[in-house]
Amino acid sequence: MSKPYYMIINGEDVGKDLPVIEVSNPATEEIFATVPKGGAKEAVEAVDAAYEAYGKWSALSAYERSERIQDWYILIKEHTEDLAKTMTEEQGKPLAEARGEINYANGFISWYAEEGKRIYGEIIPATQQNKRLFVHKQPVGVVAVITPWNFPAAMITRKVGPALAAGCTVVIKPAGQTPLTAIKLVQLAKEAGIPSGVVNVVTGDSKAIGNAWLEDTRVRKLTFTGSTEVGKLLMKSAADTVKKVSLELGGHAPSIIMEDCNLEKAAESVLAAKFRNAGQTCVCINRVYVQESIADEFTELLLKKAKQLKIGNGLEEGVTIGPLIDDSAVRKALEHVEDAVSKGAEVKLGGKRKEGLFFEPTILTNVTDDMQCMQEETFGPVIPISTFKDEEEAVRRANDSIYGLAAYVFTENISRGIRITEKLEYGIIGLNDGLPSTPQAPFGGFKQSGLGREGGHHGMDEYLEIKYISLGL
Ligand SMILES: NC(=O)C1=CN([C@@H]2O[C@H](COP(=O)(O)OP(=O)(O)OC[C@H]3O[C@@H](n4cnc5c(N)ncnc54)[C@H](O)[C@@H]3O)[C@@H](O)[C@H]2O)C=CC1
Ligand SMILES: O=C(O)[C@H](O)CS(=O)(=O)O
Repeated sequence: MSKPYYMIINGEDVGKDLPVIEVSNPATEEIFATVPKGGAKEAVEAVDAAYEAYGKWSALSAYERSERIQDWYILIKEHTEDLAKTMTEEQGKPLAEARGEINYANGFISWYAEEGKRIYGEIIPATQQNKRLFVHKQPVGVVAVITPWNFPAAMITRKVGPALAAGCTVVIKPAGQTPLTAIKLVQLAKEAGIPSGVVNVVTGDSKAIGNAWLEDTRVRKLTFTGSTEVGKLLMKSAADTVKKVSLELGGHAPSIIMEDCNLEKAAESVLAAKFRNAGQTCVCINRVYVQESIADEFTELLLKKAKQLKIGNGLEEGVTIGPLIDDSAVRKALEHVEDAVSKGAEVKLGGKRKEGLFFEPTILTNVTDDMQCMQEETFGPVIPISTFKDEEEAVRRANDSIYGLAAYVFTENISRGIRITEKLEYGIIGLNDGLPSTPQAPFGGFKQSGLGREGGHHGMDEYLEIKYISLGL
């Protein structure tokens, strides 16, 4: 029996009379919930609500907004178990990872509840004695939020946290595969006393909803996380009304393993960075470059650790690798493995589709740069390992990508580590660290991995306009 969920617009459950979209559990492929198939009409109603709520919400002091946002933080914390279970059911990640994501997501809420109090202006010395020059930062207005399925909570709070703290109001369109976590988060915002219309969530036809928001001049900002392909489409549409945009797009992270690394730490970090969310993260390692002299030793150590991974339904205790999100994701991972093998790669572990949407944790060696997995984002549990001679070759090959989101370097020589990180064309770098993402630091990419930053004080600027006031005395 599928449980019905509804959109939340202006504090009300909306969509009971609409056709539904089914939500399935990727571990069992069973349909367990439905959401309304909303479209342009509901998208505009959400903007109506957000636009109407903007005046009062932006007029509150940062301290008054912070109290409401902190109440939201407390409710999310209290509901961690329910939110995590829902996330595992709709997205597939193991329960322990889902709990971790809820805590990570809530970290943006608490961090920005405080950061809103530090939106400082400036007084600039004037050239004339009879003038005073002021710089004032104000909220950008109504923000459209469009998010992917791989982090159903964090990708929302990483945007909505700073937006609300700045005084903006939001309309959210979560991914069709994972709408329930978003609906539950917005329900908790309502229970936290965040006024009706400040946070709205619409489910349904992505294109119709996105187009309605992009055409609406009342929407002053689009923040999007997802594929580079869709990001480019939305960026082009946003140009028609000159909306501010923040884009967190695809990645293709290289990892450089130098011979002077701490081998145990490097192998453990590569494993964590690759197999988190079954490799379905934009910052996961997509290419491993290991120095020739330690390649065999590193590969053996990685194999030993990877064999400990337990694949299964994320609700089961001890499972560390859940299913992929859908059949096309499994087919893409298989295609990358088959292409690599056809070009000379060796399968040291896994390499095959299991029942349903499960794919074996896979390690490939003897990999060359002409293979698909070394060019395209796999977005699955596949580690291709290629060897290099020296630092210059490793950096050159690591930078040879249209993407520039995350990169990883492992060396115990700090001068070498700093030298390499400064040459890498990536927005996020883990130096002896496989899990750099955190609410207090700026997250974002170079090149076709996106525009803007999320997290840290940089993430607040994305939701502010700068106003210059010249006062004649
Ligand atoms: N840089 C980053 O932080 C992240 C990047 N990604 C990238 O996103 C991809 C996986 O996530 P997906 O959800 O499959 O990406 P996607 O780009 O297909 O969808 C992302 C969101 O955009 C919506 N959407 C799709 N087409 C649209 C349109 N024409 N108009 C309006 N909305 C539209 C979807 O419904 C979903 O809510 C991978 O390429 C991954 O690398 C995913 C998460 C984080
Ligand atoms: O969508 C993603 O892949 C996330 O941005 C990765 S992280 O922020 O959880 O590291």
